[in-house]
Amino acid sequence: MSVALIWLVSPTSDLSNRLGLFDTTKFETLSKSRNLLKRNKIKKHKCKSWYMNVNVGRKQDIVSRVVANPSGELAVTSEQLVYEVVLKQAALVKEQMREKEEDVEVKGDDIVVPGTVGVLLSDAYDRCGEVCAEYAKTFYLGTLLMTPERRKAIWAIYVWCRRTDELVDGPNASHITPKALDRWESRLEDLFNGRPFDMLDAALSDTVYKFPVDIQPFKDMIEGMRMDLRKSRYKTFDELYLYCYYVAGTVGLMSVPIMGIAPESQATTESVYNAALALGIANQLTNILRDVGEDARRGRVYLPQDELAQAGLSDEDIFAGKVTDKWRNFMKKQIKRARAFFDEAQQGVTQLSSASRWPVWASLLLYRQILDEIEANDYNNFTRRAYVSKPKKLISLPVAYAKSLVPPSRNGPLSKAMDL
Ligand SMILES: CC(C)=CCC/C(C)=C/CC/C(C)=C/CC/C(C)=C/[C@@H]1[C@@H](COP(=O)(O)OP(=O)(O)O)[C@]1(C)CC/C=C(\C)CC/C=C(\C)CCC=C(C)C
Ligand SMILES: [Mn+2]
Repeated sequence: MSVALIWLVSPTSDLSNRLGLFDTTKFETLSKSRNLLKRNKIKKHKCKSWYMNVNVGRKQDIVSRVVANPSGELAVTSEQLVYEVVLKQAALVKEQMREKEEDVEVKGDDIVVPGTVGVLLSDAYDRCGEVCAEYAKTFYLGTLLMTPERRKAIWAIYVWCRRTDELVDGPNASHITPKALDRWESRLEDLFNGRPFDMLDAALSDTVYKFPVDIQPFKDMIEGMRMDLRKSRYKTFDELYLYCYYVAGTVGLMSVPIMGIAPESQATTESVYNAALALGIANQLTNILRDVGEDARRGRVYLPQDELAQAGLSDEDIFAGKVTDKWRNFMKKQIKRARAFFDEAQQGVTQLSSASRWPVWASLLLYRQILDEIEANDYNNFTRRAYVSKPKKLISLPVAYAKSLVPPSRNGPLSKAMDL
């Protein structure tokens, strides 16, 4: 019986079970062994191959960030590597939009999901909406403002991301091996090829058929989960940046094709994708800064080791959990960096289609305020969890709404004219 059907009749309220993840150990037994040591793409990418793809606007900026690795070879930084993905995604979206315009076959939601007995696609989307409503209430409310097609697509993506994260963070996490993630990845490929495994996959399969969504960011998110399994320290911000891209920047890249860019926007597609990437990075950095104590109790330190050392701090200080002046100063710098990513993201939100702007502004403002709360807690993120109170959340919603009414400006910072 498919996971979907077990999931449908399951009386349990446990998130992993409800997300259909309780059988992931079977992926491990089913999957063939694969070479798992194909990582650290940075070393494989030489300056030249990357450099040739870069647009003129950012060339100067990026060249200054080319670094030499210990063997003296010029290697690109994570930021440059990820920017390649951004450029590819932006190019793909333009191409796929054109293809879809020529060959649009609109499918209804009343079709039966292949491999199931009578499960309709509309049921699959409804289920995604329910999961979303239960685990991300405010965000769910925001999606109700979007057009029905877009809202359902975002729910389907949300559910896939939640399930992916749950593999390594959920109650069955101790059973998850790189092989299980390989199985999850081949299941992803299947759904992109129109062969979904269960009803939640079926919703995403339909979404990626209807919208110009590429598989790469989804694969990269799984790569982030692999990274989480094998790594608990990050030597530099460059290493941390790559992790943040994998687990969160990818969400931005997955979402833009659904959210849509405003027809009146003068911004380049790349710049909008870049802003979406920045929002994911900002959110993840904020997540990390909020959860320092919690992560340390799991033996994990998602902070650049070199920056800790420069501040006169070490892992031991984090495990001891004492708020000292050294810690406060270190935190101030980390918060400043996260805010810079939020600033970069803000420029892009206005370029999105009008109905998509409100939920994005709302999530940006809410997440950004977590940084203010860390400050308000006098940087004690060891034993106090920074959270945004209900009244503050409520105030943010009309603020976000007001911001969402601002149309893309003709001569904004992301304007096409800047690329000439
Ligand atoms: C131009 C422009 C600015 C466009 C907007 C693009 C956009 C919608 C970006 C969204 C960015 C976003 C919400 C990123 C999520 C970042 C995040 C918090 C990732 C978490 C990863 C794992 O971290 P960790 O395990 O440390 O965290 P927990 O303790 O488990 O919380 C994630 C949990 C990965 C899984 C991500 C999700 C479940 C969120 C998926 C969200 C969407 C698909 C919807 C995004 C849409 C809106 C409107 C926000
Ligand atoms: Mn998680």
